[in-house]
Amino acid sequence: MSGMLTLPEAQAQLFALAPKMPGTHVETHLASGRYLAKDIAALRSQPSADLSAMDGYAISGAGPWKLIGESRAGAPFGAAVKDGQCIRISTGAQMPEGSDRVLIQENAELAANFVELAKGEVLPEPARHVRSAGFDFAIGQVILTSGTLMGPAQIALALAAGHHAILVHRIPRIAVIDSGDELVRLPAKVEAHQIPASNGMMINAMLRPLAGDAALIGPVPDNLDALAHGLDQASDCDIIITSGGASVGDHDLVQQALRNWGAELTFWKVAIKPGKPLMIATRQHDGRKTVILGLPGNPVSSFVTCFLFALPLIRAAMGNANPLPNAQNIIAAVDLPATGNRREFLRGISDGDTVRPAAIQDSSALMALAQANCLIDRPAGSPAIKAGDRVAVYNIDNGAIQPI
Ligand SMILES: Nc1nc2c(c(=O)[nH]1)N[C@H]1C(S)=C(S)[C@@H](COP(=O)(O)OP(=O)(O)OC[C@H]3O[C@@H](n4cnc5c(N)ncnc54)[C@H](O)[C@@H]3O)O[C@H]1N2
Ligand code: MOO
Repeated sequence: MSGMLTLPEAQAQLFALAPKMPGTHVETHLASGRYLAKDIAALRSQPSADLSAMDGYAISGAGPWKLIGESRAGAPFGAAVKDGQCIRISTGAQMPEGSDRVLIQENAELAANFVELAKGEVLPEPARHVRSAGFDFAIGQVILTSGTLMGPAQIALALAAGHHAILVHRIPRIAVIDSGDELVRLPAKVEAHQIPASNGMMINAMLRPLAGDAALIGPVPDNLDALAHGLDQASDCDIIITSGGASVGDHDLVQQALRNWGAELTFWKVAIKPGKPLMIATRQHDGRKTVILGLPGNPVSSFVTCFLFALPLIRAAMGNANPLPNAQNIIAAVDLPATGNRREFLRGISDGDTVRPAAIQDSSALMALAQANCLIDRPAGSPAIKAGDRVAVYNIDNGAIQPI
């Protein structure tokens, strides 16, 4: 494959460089999308006492039962219930001492301050409708392990376990640099020989739900001084993503600019289509390690390499142990041609059961990319396949942000 790494080889080399972000405390309710930097143990038990799971009566003995009080959620009865007695109890309220079961109100008759079983009902068995103390989690128990992605349920669990703040990995500082003489920042002010710089904003939109906004630098013209200046502006970043200038043309200067800047090239060129001229480099400077991803400038190549490299790198840096996106196998709606020596990621349109490739597969075609909702993964050297065969696809209709 003439100097090209395979995709798994290239991803493995990149992950070996992933700058693992240190832990930082955040308020638990703000931790959505962050990965835990250490295990969390419960500071309290849930429930902290035996609670009723239903509205009814906490009873003692065989009945009928004299109604002697009430336990509401947040306002326990505060005394013992003796044989032949009961109290009114609500869902989530503390069970009183002396009662181990709840008779739900639908199965009870209340008359003259006495409760009895409704016609045809039998005495509830012990522990019926009672949530015992600590059954969800007990004090000291590890409830969430390091590396867990915090979502709504995990936030609720950590709060319920008594944690106002939790330790998560810091978000990496990221800069995105557009490079190319033809690029213009303001889309309305474009001459015939120019194009709007759309890649940087696209990449930012892809990584934003993971890591917030990146610093957007450029567009930087195709000369080494301008590139050096652009890189200097990003020198406090953990990750720098460039787009454009990655290939072999006379004006493709990113690789040289990186060397001049003191970065060391890890690899250049991956056997994927689109995205072949991807380069990865690192720079150690002032005690800081920066990983640089040089994405190819064709917009679809930038998108695909951001999806396959930049987003997984960011997830890994933030503490995700499985940072790669997940594929699913679905049925090809049409025949697909054989592939060459590069693994192909076709822009696909899927209805969930079947998938067809977008009509235009050129790596500059933004219309086709915007119409696609998945990437069809066709391994290098695959024979042609028939409609009805299965293919692996990666969902991108959520902006390619989360592994699915
Ligand atoms: N002789 C060869 N030529 C090319 C090869 C090759 O192997 N031999 N590889 C091709 C492949 S594959 C790709 S992909 C491109 C990538 O080239 P670059 O990374 O150097 O990208 P540029 O030349 O700078 O730009 C390509 C294309 O994309 C547009 N572009 C660039 N940046 C942006 C941006 N920020 N926003 C929107 N559009 C952007 C640019 O105007 C060009 O049209 O090289 C092939 N050539
Ligand atoms: O690899 Mo390029 O990204 O085919 O267009």
